[in-house]
Amino acid sequence: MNRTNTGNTYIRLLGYLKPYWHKSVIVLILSAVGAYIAVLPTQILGIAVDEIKIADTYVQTHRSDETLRNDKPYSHEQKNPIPLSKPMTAISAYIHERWFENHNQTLVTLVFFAMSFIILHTFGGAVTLIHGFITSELGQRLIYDLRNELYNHIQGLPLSYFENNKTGDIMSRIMNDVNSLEQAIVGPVITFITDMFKFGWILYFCLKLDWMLTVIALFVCPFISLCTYNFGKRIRRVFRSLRDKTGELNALIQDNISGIRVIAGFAKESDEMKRFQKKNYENYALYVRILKLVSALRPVVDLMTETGAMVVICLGGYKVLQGQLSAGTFVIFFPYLQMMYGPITGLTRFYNQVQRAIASTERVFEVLDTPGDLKVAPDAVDLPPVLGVVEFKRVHFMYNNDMEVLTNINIKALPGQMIALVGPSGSGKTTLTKLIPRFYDPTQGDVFVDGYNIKDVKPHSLRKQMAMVLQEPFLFNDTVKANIGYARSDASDKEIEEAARAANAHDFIVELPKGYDSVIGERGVKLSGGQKQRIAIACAILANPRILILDEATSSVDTETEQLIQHAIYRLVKDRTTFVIAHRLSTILHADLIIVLEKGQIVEMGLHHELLANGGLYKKLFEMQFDTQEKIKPEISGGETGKAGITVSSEPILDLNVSSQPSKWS
Ligand SMILES: Nc1ncnc2c1ncn2[C@@H]1O[C@H](COP(=O)(O)OP(=O)(O)OP(=O)(O)O)[C@@H](O)[C@H]1O
Repeated sequence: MNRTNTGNTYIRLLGYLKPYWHKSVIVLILSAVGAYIAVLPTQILGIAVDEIKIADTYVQTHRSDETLRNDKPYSHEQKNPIPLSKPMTAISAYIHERWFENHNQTLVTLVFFAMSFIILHTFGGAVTLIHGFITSELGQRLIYDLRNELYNHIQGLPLSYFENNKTGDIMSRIMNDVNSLEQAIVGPVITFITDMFKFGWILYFCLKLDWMLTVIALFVCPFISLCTYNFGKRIRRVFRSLRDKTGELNALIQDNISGIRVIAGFAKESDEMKRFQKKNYENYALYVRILKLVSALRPVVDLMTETGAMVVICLGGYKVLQGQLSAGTFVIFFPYLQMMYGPITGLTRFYNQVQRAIASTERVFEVLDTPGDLKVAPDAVDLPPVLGVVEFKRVHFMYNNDMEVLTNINIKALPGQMIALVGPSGSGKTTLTKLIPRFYDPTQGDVFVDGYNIKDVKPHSLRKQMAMVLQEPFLFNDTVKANIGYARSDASDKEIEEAARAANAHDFIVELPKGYDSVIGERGVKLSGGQKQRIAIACAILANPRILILDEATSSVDTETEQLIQHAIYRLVKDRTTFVIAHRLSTILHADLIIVLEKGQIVEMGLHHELLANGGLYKKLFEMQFDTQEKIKPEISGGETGKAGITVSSEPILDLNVSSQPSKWS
């Protein structure tokens, strides 16, 4: 985004008020009315001064109480009378004649003015109140809409976005930046509009009273604007850096809190504290810079407005002495000028707040302008219920146009088949499976499901027909029931329990403090690795997909748990087309097809015994696992199995573990 394009960013932001244009119009009308009411009391003050002055002069010349009581000693024949004086004096004269004829007219007039003062303030207060309610609601609405749009957009962003951006920073954009739009845009805009109305009314009245004095008083305005503009530019630049730094700080906090066990485990608390302090200091330093800029601006602007006021006092006073201006006009002219400078200095404040908000808005729009997930053809169709044929045709793939991670992949899986992906670490097994639900598109070639090119179908209809069980299942901080039922929100309790039974999870679930209603903590922290895996398997069983992607867990579990998981997996994969990323070759001996990958290329393909007979990479990997197993067995178990909580499987696996974990529920 072009960062200098403040206007466009601002107009785009104001576009969010479009659906609420009727409320916006009401706000505008109320602003105009409120501003008008706000400038009237000053005029009443001026008229009162003139009234007293005239009455005083009259008393000085006539010295007669009787005359004072009954005569009408007023003269309002000024060249430029105070605009409100005519209607006000007319009304007060009417009140005097009608109801208080025996009372002093000046006193009646003053009491009437005082009452008007209170009525105007009360009425103005009511307008401000309604105005405030509507604007607050509008502001919150803008936040609500923008945050919804942002979150919705983020959900559709490509995986690469989340791989290249920090979670804490993304969260900071959704929460802090969107929030600051309300604080720095909606409020200031409304204040600005009201100020502008006020400015307009006062300018109108002042020009009517004495145009020359008004023009002279306004000579400082261009200087104020210029000064404000220059400071604003600098403030905005620093604010943008501050927002970015706040995002980084958030990301650091998020990362450290998630990895708190690793930090504690490696005793890195003081190093992390130093890292945190450094980032925190950067935030602090930027904030101080902003405060300095804002503080420096204020006195400069004040000096200019005071200069204007000084000129008005001298020139206005001179005019009063010359009889060109009434004392009442001089009295209201001065506060009016102050009120006129108010919106101009308010403009400074407004400008600064807007600069701040623009920095946040840019960060929000940056996310909104990131192109969405996948290019979905306008004529994309819903994928009908599939049998489960998955075919890769001449597929090549690279992340970030960097280096090819998959080269010329050709595979065909028939319904119900189990395809095992084998190969050294980094050979491209996981990447290959990511292309089936279209998390990424191949850079060349195509993937087909039941003959449909997956680029031609709606991603949602494709993904609905598959499930993934990951190496480290991600569970939500919710109940066991909600986690199993995540794939199917319409699942009944009975179906959830059946799925849990099929996944060999039911027995441990009922032993939890609240059974299926137990909350399992963030990422399922209150469950053991084996338990989490079985919850994930239950979820996949409940989803009942035709196509399954299984990233076999590498984390160690005890023999008994492993048996439970294996049985659950057998039930899960039955009759489904399954791609299994195999880390333990023992588990895929009966796969329908074993694909051996090396540096992104298929180097071997076939059944277990065929590949062993080939004597290629598969055989090497198989023997390596078996050999390692044989070697480490006596080393850690002292020649015995199951000693001191360490169990070794009779299968040729690499994983060994401490058998039972302490309860995390206590
Ligand atoms: N999001 C990513 N962005 C850039 N490169 C990636 C990304 N994910 C994986 N890679 C690279 O792609 C290559 C293949 O990775 P992949 O995860 O598919 O391997 P794997 O065979 O599943 O490995 P493992 O058995 O260790 O899980 C690796 O070189 C890896 O560094």
